[in-house]
Amino acid sequence: MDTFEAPADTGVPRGRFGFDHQPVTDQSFENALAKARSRERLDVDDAVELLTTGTDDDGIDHARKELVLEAADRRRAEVVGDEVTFVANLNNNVTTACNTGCLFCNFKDTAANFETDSGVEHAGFTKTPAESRAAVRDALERGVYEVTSVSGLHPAFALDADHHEALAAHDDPASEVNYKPPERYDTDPGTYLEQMRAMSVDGAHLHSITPEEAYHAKRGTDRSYRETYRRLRDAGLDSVPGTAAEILVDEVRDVICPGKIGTGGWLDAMEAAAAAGLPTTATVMYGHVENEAHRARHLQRVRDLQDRTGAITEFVPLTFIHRTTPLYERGVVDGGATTTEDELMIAVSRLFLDNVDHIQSSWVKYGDEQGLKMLSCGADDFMGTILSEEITRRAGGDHGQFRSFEEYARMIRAVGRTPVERSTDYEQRRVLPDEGTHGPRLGPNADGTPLLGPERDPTSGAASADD
Ligand SMILES: C[S@@+](CC[C@H](N)C(=O)[O-])C[C@H]1O[C@@H](n2cnc3c(N)ncnc32)[C@H](O)[C@@H]1O
Ligand SMILES: Nc1c(NC[C@H](O)[C@H](O)[C@H](O)CO)[nH]c(=O)[nH]c1=O
Ligand SMILES: N[C@@H](Cc1ccc(O)cc1)C(=O)O
Ligand code: SF4
Repeated sequence: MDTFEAPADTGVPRGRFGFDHQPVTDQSFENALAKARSRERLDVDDAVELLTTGTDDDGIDHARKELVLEAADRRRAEVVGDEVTFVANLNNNVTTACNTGCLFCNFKDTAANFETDSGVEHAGFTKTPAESRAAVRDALERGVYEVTSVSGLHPAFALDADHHEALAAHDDPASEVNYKPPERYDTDPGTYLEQMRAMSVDGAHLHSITPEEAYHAKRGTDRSYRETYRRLRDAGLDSVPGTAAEILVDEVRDVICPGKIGTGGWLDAMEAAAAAGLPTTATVMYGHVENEAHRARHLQRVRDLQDRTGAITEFVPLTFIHRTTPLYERGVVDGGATTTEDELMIAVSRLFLDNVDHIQSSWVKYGDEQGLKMLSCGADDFMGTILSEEITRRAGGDHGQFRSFEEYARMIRAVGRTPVERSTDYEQRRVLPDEGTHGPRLGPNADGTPLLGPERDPTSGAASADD
């Protein structure tokens, strides 16, 4: 095991895991680039050539990298023009209790700590449906359009009362179906349906229930993903976050998230969400143990899924934030992706996903400066205001948890583009005027008043960012 070193400019820990899929192709960089420029559909080998700036040499060729970024920027301009979109949203995550044990995640807290008799001090939280509703109401008052809610798989979380009954009927519910009754815990998260009803209050657009959460909401039953999403939709769910995708190649999932649903399960859940009439997003979480062959295959699975469903509104590359995660602390990886890899991931996503209109640049992950740079590497969406962030912050990220409309307008204009407030599905769009103050206008109660940050007024009684 002496092939640990990553080539210059990449964070890929080559050779360490003995993966079957390796970045080796019969294609040349020049051919792949020519195909990309002429809008021919790319295949996995083409994507590998572009992501590696050529497999004929180790490391990154910077002149070639610029050509890939240029091609992606041109494609972005052709497909969506110069507008840069963002959404007025709130992250309201219900609980951090989770026993799934993904090695890249520091959002979760061991669920046993939440039990009434655990005696363990911890920084995790669970919100009741009433608390979720209060947080959403407050955000709606401030003009928010969308509520994004992604949560740990709390053992006491079930779809509804019947699901609780079915789970409790197992001989050993904790080990067989990851279930313990709500009475065991300090705080009862209520059921998934109750949380949906609570958070879709007063016209909020509810973006929630990742494929992994959908699995949890049907575990131990023979209910299909489709029926599960239909029930959730009827309770208020409006669209589905395509996280939990990580890398859609099982040999990678076996290393970083062996407790999670597999690639097939993720795809089934997303198809089911689409069949239930719900728009979805899709993501990739990269820059850990995987190599460029895995990144390319992931893109292919997302493009195939979109050919089947047409439901994916945006693709979100999420760079792995490593600092306080088990993968890094246990020495499995030495760090995350390099900036060069980040830029190539955005660019090749734009070039490969010819059937997904929008590529999101996450300022939470990349920061403002690099996030803005991504808007000239193929990205056209700049995420949302979010107001509260736990996943990246807990993994050691330090890019904050709020962007005001004022900041959005200033930053986007500074790079010569047009700032546009959007709805989650991109159907409603509003160009921000050149002059005056800026605030949201698409939310059910939005009247253009500027959206203030989590620290706006400590006496207002609103949920604080750290609860
Ligand atoms: C924290 S989970 C919450 C929802 C649910 N438990 C699930 O796994 O789908 C949401 C997503 O956050 C992303 N994430 C978690 N930890 C991360 C990290 N350290 N760096 C980047 N993304 C991360 C992963 O893509 C994960 O699927
Ligand atoms: N990229 C990240 C997001 N993206 C979600 C968006 O803000 C929004 O919900 C989506 O565009 C659907 O409209 N959210 C995070 O919390 N962290 C990210 O890194
Ligand atoms: N919440 C996820 C990101 C995310 C959420 C919803 C989306 O639609 C897309 C991405 C994270 O912080 O990593
Ligand atoms: S990524 Fe999701 S499922 Fe995995 S440990 Fe974190 S919260 Fe749990």
